[in-house]
Amino acid sequence: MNPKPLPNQQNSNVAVVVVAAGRGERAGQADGPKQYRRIGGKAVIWHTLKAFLDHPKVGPIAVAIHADDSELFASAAGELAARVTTVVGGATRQDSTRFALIALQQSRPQAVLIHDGVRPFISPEVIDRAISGIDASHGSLPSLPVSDTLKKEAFDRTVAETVPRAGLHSAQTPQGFPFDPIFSAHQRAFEAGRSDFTDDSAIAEWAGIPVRLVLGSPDNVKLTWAKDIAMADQRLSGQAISFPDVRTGNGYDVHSFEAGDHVWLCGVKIAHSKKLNGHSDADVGLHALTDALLATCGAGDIGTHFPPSDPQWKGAASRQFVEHAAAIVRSRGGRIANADVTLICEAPKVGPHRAAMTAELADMLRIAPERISIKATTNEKLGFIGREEGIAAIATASVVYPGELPE
Ligand SMILES: Nc1ccn([C@@H]2O[C@H](COP(=O)(O)OP(=O)(O)OP(=O)(O)O)[C@@H](O)[C@H]2O)c(=O)n1
Ligand SMILES: C[C@](O)(CO)[C@H](O)COP(=O)(O)O
Repeated sequence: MNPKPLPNQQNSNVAVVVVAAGRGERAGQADGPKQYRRIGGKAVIWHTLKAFLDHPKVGPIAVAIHADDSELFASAAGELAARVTTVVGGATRQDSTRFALIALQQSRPQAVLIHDGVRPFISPEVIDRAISGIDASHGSLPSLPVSDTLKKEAFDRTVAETVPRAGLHSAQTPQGFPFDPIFSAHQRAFEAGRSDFTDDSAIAEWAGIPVRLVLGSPDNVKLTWAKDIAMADQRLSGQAISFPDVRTGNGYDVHSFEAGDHVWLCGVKIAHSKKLNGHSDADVGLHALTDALLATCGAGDIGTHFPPSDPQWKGAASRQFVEHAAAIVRSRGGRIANADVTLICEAPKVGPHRAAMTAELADMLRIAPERISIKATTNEKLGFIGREEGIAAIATASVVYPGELPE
């Protein structure tokens, strides 16, 4: 009986398995499995299939897809769908590969390339190298020498040892094999109850099929995480990947109490049994925030701009310090992203004034109230704050400056 030809069978003895039946849990599934997400206007799997269908040495292609994904696949592969055979994949990558090999068996290919559907940047050169590494007794493995220093982890998350990286390679796909030996190795692994192989060269190793290392490519990344998909999209859309110049500054201030009947906190006058001692209105929250803003552009601190020795700041409203710092930030092209102030005091209670403080800060910084955070904590009666001798404040501000983060 003549073997039934597969739809895309050409005069090639090199068949291809594309495994695409995974769920992509690490990438997050809110937008569907990662192989169907769009990069550069087409689905990931479309790019992968196109690379193999365009390669002159490639013959029949079997794609393992999930049982639930027939429609997704048809829509993602578009016009390419008719040029490949689909099979229902299994619970593991290993099972999906085996099912696709079973489907290809009828074409009697001499060799097979086994590729992850989620490596869409596979190049003709790597496919060529994978094919050229295969012969009747050897498989081929596109790989890259490991370039990071490798550390083995101890039980307590410390470094147990540094692992010599000489001779270590990271494995890519397509991995190439003579068809019959790898098909039989997969069947034997299944019969032996082995389902723990993460790639096909590991099955070859287990079955005693030698595998040649051939050069992979740094571009041939596996889309594993959501950020891999975003970067793949940017790469294909011709957008430069930008790293915005976001800078964070912090500020700290403390003022002691003296006799009085109110305090100023974050621009709000609050009746209290004492007042804060200071050259200005002693608004400790605004002083900390002024320092945080200045810190985002290395513009010194509040004392640099408003020396306590200068009589013009006697009794001044601290609002103008914040507005001055915000103006410096803006003069350097900065856009304030958010400001966060924590007041540390036993009294007065901050909660009833939080909304008014938020509105004041939003007005001073000219940003939306949801970009302001006012928090308060006591000091658990400890230290000078606990003894109600003063109030401290910590502030953080984030500012986006023009241009990109320098290398
Ligand atoms: N049962 C499975 C599991 C994985 N794969 C495929 O194997 C390739 C590499 O696997 P991986 O990146 O681990 O994909 P997922 O299993 O989908 O990802 P995750 O582990 O994050 O769920 C992918 O193309 C994936 O679709 C498969 O065909 N069948
Ligand atoms: C086959 C593989 O791509 C080789 O690097 C990889 O092992 C498959 O992905 P997984 O993340 O290990 O499931």
